[in-house]
Amino acid sequence: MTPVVVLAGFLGSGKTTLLNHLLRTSGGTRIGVVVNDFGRINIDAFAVSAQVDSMVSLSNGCLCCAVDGTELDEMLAKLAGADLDVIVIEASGLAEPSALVRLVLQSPGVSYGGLIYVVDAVELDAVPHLERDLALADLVVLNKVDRVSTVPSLPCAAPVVPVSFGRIDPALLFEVRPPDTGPRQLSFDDLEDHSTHTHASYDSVSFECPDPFHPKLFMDFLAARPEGLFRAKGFVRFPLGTFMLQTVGAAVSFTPVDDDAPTQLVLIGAGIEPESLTDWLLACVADGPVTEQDMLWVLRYAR
Ligand SMILES: Nc1nc2c(ncn2[C@@H]2O[C@H](COP(=O)(O)OP(=O)(O)OP(=O)(O)O)[C@@H](O)[C@H]2O)c(=O)[nH]1
Repeated sequence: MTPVVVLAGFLGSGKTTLLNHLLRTSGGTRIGVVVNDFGRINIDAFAVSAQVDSMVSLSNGCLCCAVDGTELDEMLAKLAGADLDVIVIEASGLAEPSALVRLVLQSPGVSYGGLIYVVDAVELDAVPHLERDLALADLVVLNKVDRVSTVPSLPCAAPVVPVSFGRIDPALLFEVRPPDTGPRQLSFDDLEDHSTHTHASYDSVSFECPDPFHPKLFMDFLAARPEGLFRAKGFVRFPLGTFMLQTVGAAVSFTPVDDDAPTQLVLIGAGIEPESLTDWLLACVADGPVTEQDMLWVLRYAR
């Protein structure tokens, strides 16, 4: 039976970055991927799809909300029939790891391969139920240590690997849990959802617009974005180029992309007002000429 590894972690902790690292560095290992995006636009699936031959993505919200997991079963069955060495499910940043693990344990035709839990070393305090999720993990990846001067210690029994940009040794995926130990010792009671669902209070806004933004107007939006808006990702089109945008907490980065894609953004946060954010974004459309000087507003965050 094909082992299924669940890759979880809070919004923006670095799951997609880690998954892409694994796909790039695991040599001949045949990896199947299921990406669960939160929000209507498949930004994560887009970021991963260039690296794999075939993948399945779910963009209808959070995988753990699937009532009986039928959809996941079908997807796993499809991948399990494809002669793969391992299947990795990248959970949305708001998925409940316990619910996902339960779905995998109940899925016929595959075996549970463990929970890799990614934590952002800078944003530890933002993670709801951190200790509870850490308790389920087989391997904890403490990511973004390049952004802290002291590596924080985590309250958990599982091994913790401090890394930058998700650069773990892919061999860990297979050695995380020897066949007769680890998560199989979990009881279903451990996996019961003892609290309210993490993302009950989170909203997501999916925004698409063909007209280019004015860099200054959009940077003003980012500077004044509501505190609850923890995560934004996607593509932003300016008259002088399109960029992939990533914001996690206070961190902002833009990466130039080759194609001239329209603006496509997913914004996720607590206590945000989808309608007013959408209006605000629409007001960022450039209504006059944009100069190279204007682009400097964006380029200072480019990498
Ligand atoms: N400085 C730094 N940035 C990182 C590191 N790992 C990831 N990032 C950046 O953090 C942002 C979010 O990374 P993702 O891999 O998209 O995070 P994610 O967990 O998949 O995000 P969601 O799916 O939205 O929950 C991106 O801008 C990454 O480039 C790291 O180790 N150091």
